[in-house]
Amino acid sequence: MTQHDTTFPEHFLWGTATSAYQIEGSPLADGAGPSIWERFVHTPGLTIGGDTGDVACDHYRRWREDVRMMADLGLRAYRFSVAWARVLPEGRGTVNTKGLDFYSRLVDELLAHGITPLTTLFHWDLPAALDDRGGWLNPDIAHWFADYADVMFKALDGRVRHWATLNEPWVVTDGGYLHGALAPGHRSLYEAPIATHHLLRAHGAAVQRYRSVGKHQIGLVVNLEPKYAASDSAADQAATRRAHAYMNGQYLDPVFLGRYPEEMREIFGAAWPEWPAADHELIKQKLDFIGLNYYTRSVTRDAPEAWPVRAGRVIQPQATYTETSWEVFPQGLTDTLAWIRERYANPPVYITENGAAFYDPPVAENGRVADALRVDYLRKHIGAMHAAIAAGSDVRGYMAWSLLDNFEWSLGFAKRFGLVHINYATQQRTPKDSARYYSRVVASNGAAL
Ligand SMILES: CO[C@H](O)c1c[n+]2c([nH]1)[C@H](O)[C@@H](O)[C@H](O)[C@H]2CO
Repeated sequence: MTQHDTTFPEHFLWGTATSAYQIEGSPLADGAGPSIWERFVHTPGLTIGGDTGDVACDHYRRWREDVRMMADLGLRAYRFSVAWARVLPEGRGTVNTKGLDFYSRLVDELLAHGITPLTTLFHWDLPAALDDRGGWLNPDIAHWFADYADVMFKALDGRVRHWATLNEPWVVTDGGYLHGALAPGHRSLYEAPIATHHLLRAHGAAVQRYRSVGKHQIGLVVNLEPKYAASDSAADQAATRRAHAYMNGQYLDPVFLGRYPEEMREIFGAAWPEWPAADHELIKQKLDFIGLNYYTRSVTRDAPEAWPVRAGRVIQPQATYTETSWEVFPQGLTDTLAWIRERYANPPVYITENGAAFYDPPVAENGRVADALRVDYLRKHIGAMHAAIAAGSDVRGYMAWSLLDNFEWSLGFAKRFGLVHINYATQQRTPKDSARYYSRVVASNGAAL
């Protein structure tokens, strides 16, 4: 590949990503059990506008239409997650065949349209029945998760050839157990490290189970955010080191290196447990790929008030920011891919999420949604990914976040990330300019960047 040639390796996998609770709706249909998000959204005051995923994008009923739309856009892959409580309403025990059948039919429809499925087993919607038993704080969850994964592997492996165990354990722990902004809404310095460790043990147990029953690929999806020190001061440098360990090394180091970053004890103090060696052996299962979710970077300063990492983000006045207040910084994707390449011996990587929420203009009379900022965001980040590949990173695919505008967790429907606009009153789907642009990129394997 020459510097100006932006074509990607042959068989590069171009697609989009979603997650179950954010798009499906019908959370309790056909015997499904409630998840912690079902409980969270129906607790007054926990989501903006009281928004819920009760309907969302109604994908549980419109899935055929959505697959056809992906095919019409020329998309080659689709990353989706399985709602654990649809398949196992109690989180363990009896399988709900109607729930399992939904995903089996979805996979068959994708394959019939030449679209490769990438399946995430857990994208934050833990069965409420398991949370009642302690959820990610109960060590038993490692085998609960492995048993659930086993059901999915036996049902779909072969049709699904790219599995991810967890989506972003950092967000689950930081949002759900440390700061409390996300389900299950805990706020505890002592619970957070325990949740992290049990998430990673569950990941390891599922990968171990896959090696005994699966024949294809399995990985872990992490959100990585490169940290750049705001100054050369010792305080800012130390804060940047802590922030990097907390968000980036805390999950990949145990999986690839068999240990947590030393900064974790500095951050959590007495709340940071020592774990048995056997746990680290379980966590350190060989992976076939890393799923990287990249959105932004952080210029980082010392911030004693920012408990417990004591690191703060410095606003960049000249930069463009998204509707979720994330700086648009494509170079951070190149840098993050280089960090993975160098620290973990260049493992295969799929970009499993990359995208932005911008204020989109309404659907025009001619049916267009002129989301120029999102087109520019995609162009620059796909270019940044190409630069990393040219430098030697083994990137195998790119899933734009997201196929559809959808339920943005505690922010509800206020933030739109989709390449396709959703009119939530009518459920009409309208491909935005970014969808048309991305179709051209996919059709040309990146040449039309
Ligand atoms: C902290 O940003 C994370 O990398 C991140 C961003 N996002 C995510 N993780 C989640 O995987 C999605 O469910 C979100 O909808 C999406 C957009 O917010």
